[in-house]
Amino acid sequence: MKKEPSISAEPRLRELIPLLWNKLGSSKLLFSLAIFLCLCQLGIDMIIPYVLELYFNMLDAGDINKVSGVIITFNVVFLTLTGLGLLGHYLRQNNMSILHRVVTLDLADHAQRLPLENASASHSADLSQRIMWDSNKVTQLLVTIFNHMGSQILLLLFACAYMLTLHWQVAVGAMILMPLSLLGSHLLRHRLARIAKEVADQESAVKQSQQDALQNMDMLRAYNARDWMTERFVAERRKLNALYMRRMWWQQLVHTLSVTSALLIAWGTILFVAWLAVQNKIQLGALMAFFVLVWRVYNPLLNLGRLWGEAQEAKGAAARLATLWRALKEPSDRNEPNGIPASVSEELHPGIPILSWKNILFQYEEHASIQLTEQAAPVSEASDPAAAPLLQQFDLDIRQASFTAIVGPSGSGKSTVAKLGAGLLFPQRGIVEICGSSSLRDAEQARRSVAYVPQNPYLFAGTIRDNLRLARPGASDEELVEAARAAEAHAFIQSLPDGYDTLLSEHGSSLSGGQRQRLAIARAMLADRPVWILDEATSALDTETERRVMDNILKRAKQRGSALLVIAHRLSTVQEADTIIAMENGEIVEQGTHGELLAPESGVYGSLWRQMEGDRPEPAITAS
Ligand SMILES: Nc1ncnc2c1ncn2[C@@H]1O[C@H](COP(=O)(O)OP(=O)(O)OP(=O)(O)O)[C@@H](O)[C@H]1O
Repeated sequence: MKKEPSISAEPRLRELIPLLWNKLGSSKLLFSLAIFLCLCQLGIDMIIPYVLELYFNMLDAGDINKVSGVIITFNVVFLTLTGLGLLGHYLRQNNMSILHRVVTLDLADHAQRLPLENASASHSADLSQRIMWDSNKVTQLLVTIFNHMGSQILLLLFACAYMLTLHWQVAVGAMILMPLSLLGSHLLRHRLARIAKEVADQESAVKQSQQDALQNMDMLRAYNARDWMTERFVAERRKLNALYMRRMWWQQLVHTLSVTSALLIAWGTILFVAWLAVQNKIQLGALMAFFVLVWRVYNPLLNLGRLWGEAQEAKGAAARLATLWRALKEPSDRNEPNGIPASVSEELHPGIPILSWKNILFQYEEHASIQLTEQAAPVSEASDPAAAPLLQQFDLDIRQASFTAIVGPSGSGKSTVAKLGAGLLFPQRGIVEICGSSSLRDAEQARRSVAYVPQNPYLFAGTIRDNLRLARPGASDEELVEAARAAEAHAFIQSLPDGYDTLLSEHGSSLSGGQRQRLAIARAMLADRPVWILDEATSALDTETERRVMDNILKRAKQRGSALLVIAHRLSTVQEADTIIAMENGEIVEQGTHGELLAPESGVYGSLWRQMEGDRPEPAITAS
């Protein structure tokens, strides 16, 4: 699996700024123009002391006639700059929205391409916090640096230059002392970034517990566990409040340091300039200009300290984004710059298996998550039996137009084999070939040949029609109905008030488990792919409906020459399979037809069958 581009785990500003700048794409020019126009406010701030100096010097010299001209010119310039500034703010905000959208889509796409094992080990609320909120904080960094800090630095420079023209000794003295006001935020920058990350992590933990409570209301009520959930939530929330307080104290410390040093510089300058005026060493106009300019120096110094602190805090959110950006993606040719897309062999040689697991070694990562993906150690054939991989040297071939079933006790690895075959999990060693295409080469490409139906299929909030079309957006209404009929779903869909346009709630919770499963099967029918993998896909159906659905699936698979792999709880469902595979502890222990496997007295399949039939109960072995 390929690693994403170079961004360090704790990104620095000099890394983040070019990264965000590049993501602006063709909007770079417009963003630069926006920042330039936002500087109009700076023009207004600088014109005021100049006009004051001019005005007072004219009054001092008794030049009353020229005063009205100066005032009119000032008003025209003021209004023009204000208008241009407004336009700049609009453009800047617009570009920031575009940048945020680009970054959000990029992160969402990355999250979609995470290996399933890692993605499902991370809480969805945490991923969504990174994608939506942390990205917002990070994209605002461009505005903080270029616009806010940029304008404050320019204001400071102009004010200093102006002061130099008025009295260079005073200006130089003030400039020497200025860095003092940034000292606090600079010295505390690492702590600010660390606290910001802790706050974002904890905000995510609070959201996770909130989401768990909202998504599992039935369980919480059924077990009167609302207090248990509330306690968990309150504990997380307390931690967050404590962090907010800690952040506030550090921010306050930075602010106090900036304010004190900036005030000392400002008042020191005022007092010194007043003394110069009393000594008649500067003119009245220069004195007035100085009084205004001192605040043009004070405010930027104060703001720069605060903004520098904010930029450090954005680094905390950036560290969380970097974790996602750096996480390994599923194998894909598109991840390789010069990758040649792996093609699905449309005309597979009849002798070649359509789906094969070759010498597979597979183990679930112990602490799979996006954080740990990079450090994950490769699985070895460990000598410690407790750490032994789930699948070792697993081999299986499935031929075109065949019906294969996998049975075995719970936890024997059936679903893992199915997910490997569907290109959803990836072996640490060996190859899974789907229609001649390796899932390790390009998972998405390999998956195009598989229609996979899990036991608990997900239905999206939306209409039934949309949920079915997800498998084939271009399918006609007739094809939709045909697939629904084959999945025994048409009748119940029609009985709903809006038929195929009925709106489903989140997770499809307004339907029964069996109805959800039939919609998932209809979806797979519509996808109509060369390989079908059904992982206990009919477990919630009554025996009669299950029989009819399986008959329809078999008929369709035969017509199209598709291979069918079925994992079933009820062995009667797979009785007619060409090959039945019995698994135990990640190994194939038996393989044959129903008749062949039933014969041995002590066989796994025979035991399961007899247990199901009620001939000879064997509590030691339970069918999944
Ligand atoms: N996402 C996962 N992370 C870690 N371990 C897992 C994960 N999924 C499954 N396992 C473990 O892998 C082993 C095999 O699980 P698998 O779901 O493949 O078994 P199964 O035969 O399909 O079981 P069942 O019939 O109960 O569905 C089990 O010990 C299970 O705990």
